[in-house]
Amino acid sequence: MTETDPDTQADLASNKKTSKWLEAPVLISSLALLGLSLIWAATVHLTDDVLSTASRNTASMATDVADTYEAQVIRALREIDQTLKLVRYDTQRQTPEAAMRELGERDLLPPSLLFSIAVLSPEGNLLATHGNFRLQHPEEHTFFQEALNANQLTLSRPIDTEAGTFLYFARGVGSNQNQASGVVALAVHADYFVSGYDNTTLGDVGALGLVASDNHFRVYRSGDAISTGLPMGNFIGELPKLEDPSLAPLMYHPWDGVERYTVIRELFEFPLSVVVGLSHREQLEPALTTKREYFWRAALASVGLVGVAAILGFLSWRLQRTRQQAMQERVLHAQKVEYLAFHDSLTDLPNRAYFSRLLTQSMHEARRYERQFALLFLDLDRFKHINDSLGHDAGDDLLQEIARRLSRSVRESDVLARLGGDEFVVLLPNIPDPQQVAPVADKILAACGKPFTLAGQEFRVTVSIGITLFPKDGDDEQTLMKNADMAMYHAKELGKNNFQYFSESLNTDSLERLTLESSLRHALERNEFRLFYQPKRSMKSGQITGVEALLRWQHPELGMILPMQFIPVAEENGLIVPIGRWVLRTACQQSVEWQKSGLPPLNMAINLSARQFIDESLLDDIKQALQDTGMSPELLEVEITETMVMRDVETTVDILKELKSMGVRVAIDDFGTGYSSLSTLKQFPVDSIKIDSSFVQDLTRSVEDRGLTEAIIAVGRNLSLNVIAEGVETSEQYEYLKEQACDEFQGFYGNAALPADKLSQLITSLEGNSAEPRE
Ligand SMILES: Nc1nc2c(ncn2[C@@H]2O[C@@H]3COP(=O)(O)O[C@H]4[C@@H](O)[C@H](n5cnc6c(=O)[nH]c(N)nc65)O[C@@H]4COP(=O)(O)O[C@H]3[C@H]2O)c(=O)[nH]1
Repeated sequence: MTETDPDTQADLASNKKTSKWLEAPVLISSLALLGLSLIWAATVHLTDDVLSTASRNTASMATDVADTYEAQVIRALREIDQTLKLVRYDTQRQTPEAAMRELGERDLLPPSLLFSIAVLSPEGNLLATHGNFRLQHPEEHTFFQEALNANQLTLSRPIDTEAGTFLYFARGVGSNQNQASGVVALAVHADYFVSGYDNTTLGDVGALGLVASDNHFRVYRSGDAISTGLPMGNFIGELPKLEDPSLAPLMYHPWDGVERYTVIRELFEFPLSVVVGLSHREQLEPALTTKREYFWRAALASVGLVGVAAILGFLSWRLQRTRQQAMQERVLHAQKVEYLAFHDSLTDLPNRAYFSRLLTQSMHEARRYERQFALLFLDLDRFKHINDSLGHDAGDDLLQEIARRLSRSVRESDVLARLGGDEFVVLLPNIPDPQQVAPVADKILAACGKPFTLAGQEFRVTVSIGITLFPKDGDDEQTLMKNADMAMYHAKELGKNNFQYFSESLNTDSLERLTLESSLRHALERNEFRLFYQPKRSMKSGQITGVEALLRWQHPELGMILPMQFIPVAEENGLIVPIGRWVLRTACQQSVEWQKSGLPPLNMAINLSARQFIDESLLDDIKQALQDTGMSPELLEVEITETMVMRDVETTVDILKELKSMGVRVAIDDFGTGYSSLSTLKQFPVDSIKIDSSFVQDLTRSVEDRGLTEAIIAVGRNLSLNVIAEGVETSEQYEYLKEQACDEFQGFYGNAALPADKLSQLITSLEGNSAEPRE
């Protein structure tokens, strides 16, 4: 039975689904991924935006700077050219010296600190100067020659002098015959053209320069570094044409390895171009810093998000696991509860409730497929004795072993269950022929009959089996079980350790039993009980030493009923206590009467049942009976079975001591059938032990029984007890026991139980005659 309740299963199923798709670990991871994507998408978008804005602004700024620079350069160049033209003009009218002086005096020349002006002869000799104009370099001469022949403003390459690097501007001075009669030249420090470099705008690696048509810088400045004559290569040709002319393209400057937003403007009036460049790295530094900042923030936010997600994920995983564990525990608990509800905890077999279900199910199937099945009702023989004498633990071990043996004796498809106590059932499905059950029952009997070892002792247990067939012996659970039980009882009555099929006649017997039970209740009032007395004889002399009172029920309709037929019923319903009281009193009265009639005093033994022995009024009853009848306590002997004394050793010892203190004798009946050890036996203040008749019966045939009988006699001798053999029927048994020095015997070989009058006759007849038992 491993079914679980539907609610729990549904819970589990839905939990599985939810956990798969919606439970937090997956959900949280997904959300975290989404969050990360959003953070990084936003960051990339923002930084791209910042960078492109910065880039656009820088490009635009480069254009603005270029506009300004271009205007400055053009203004400067125009002024220079204007000055040269003015000097040329005056020189053509008067001597160069006079012209220069006059222009100087009229303050028409530029400041001599920045610009120096000279008029040179066609041979290159200085004719007049303004400022500190000196000829120091051979290249100057070449340049003036070029300028002499050119009819336009001519610009020199940068010329290094002691005073620095200069740029020369020159125009030829025409003569009247249109022949150049000299050159007007202006020298300006190359730095002058890049002095407008503004660090706040251009930064430390911005670029500002003038480039001539030979693709060489006349002057170039980046930060504080100024250079002249730097080659530019084919840079201008590589400049891309942008859609938006107000934006400068980003170009790599090969001359100094810097990437700049670059603007190059060709000056229309002069053979020069201005170059302006704003460093990409430098100008975009704030934007790049912002970008880095954004990335850091995004990274921090990501770490935070991942951290939070990890914590939440972990917590939810824990929660989920706890929930799953709780759920599993619930299921396991439910399964366990269900298992326990339907299984016997000792043997793990299906219990009565589960068997009932299985039986109902088997009945349905058998009806549907028109099949027949068999039900075997098993009960251990003498299990109660084992439980009482060896204790409950040993009893439990025995039941477990029986369950194992039964499991091995039946098929997987058969049903085996324990109904409780020592009752088991086996259901054999689909039995077309009732005779097929017999081999199975035999197998079970053989399996259970093998010796067991319990509490260090080896012994055998037998089983009685009742068999019913469905639908022949009953087509409902109750009838089937009742009939199987009845068949089992029948097997017990027939000597145990066998199996019996149910038959209708058993039903009739059981009805009789019912009648018996109800009439037993009135037997005492109606005075239907009788006592018979069986003599005990001395082994040596054959003389009658005492008698055992044995109960008989004189039923008005059923006739004489033996105690074994009604005492178990009286034990069950408690009537044994008042009946036992009657036996005690009657036996005592009889003993006193016999003595009064002149018979010698005889020991009078009475049997006490288990229920009677533990009854609180026992001692008072005995005292009262002795007192009321006047019987001498020494003549009274109570017989209790070995199993009874072993049940609760302490209480038994107390009761026996009380009896002894009253002077009453005690005998242990059926000795050898229980499991009392010598040491336990020593504790009991008893006078006699009675060897059980079952050992005596087989004395001449069974070596085992002989051994046991001899052992019991030895125990008795050891403890100085009177040993009486019960059920002696033959002279062989008698002779053997006599040989073993058994003290007394009882049995048909001596006398059967007799009514009181017959017994007094017997004793009277024996007086003076031979006391030998009859042959
Ligand atoms: N086969 C055979 N049987 C022999 C022989 N000699 C004696 N018997 C029978 O063996 C039984 C001996 O009594 P028990 O062991 O105390 O066993 C007694 C005793 O345990 C119980 N019983 C008898 N009377 C009373 C009683 O008054 N009170 C109680 N509580 N139990 C009683 O009923 C049992 C049976 O009593 P009974 O039927 O009278 O059976 C008696 C007796 O008739 C023999 O040679 N062969």
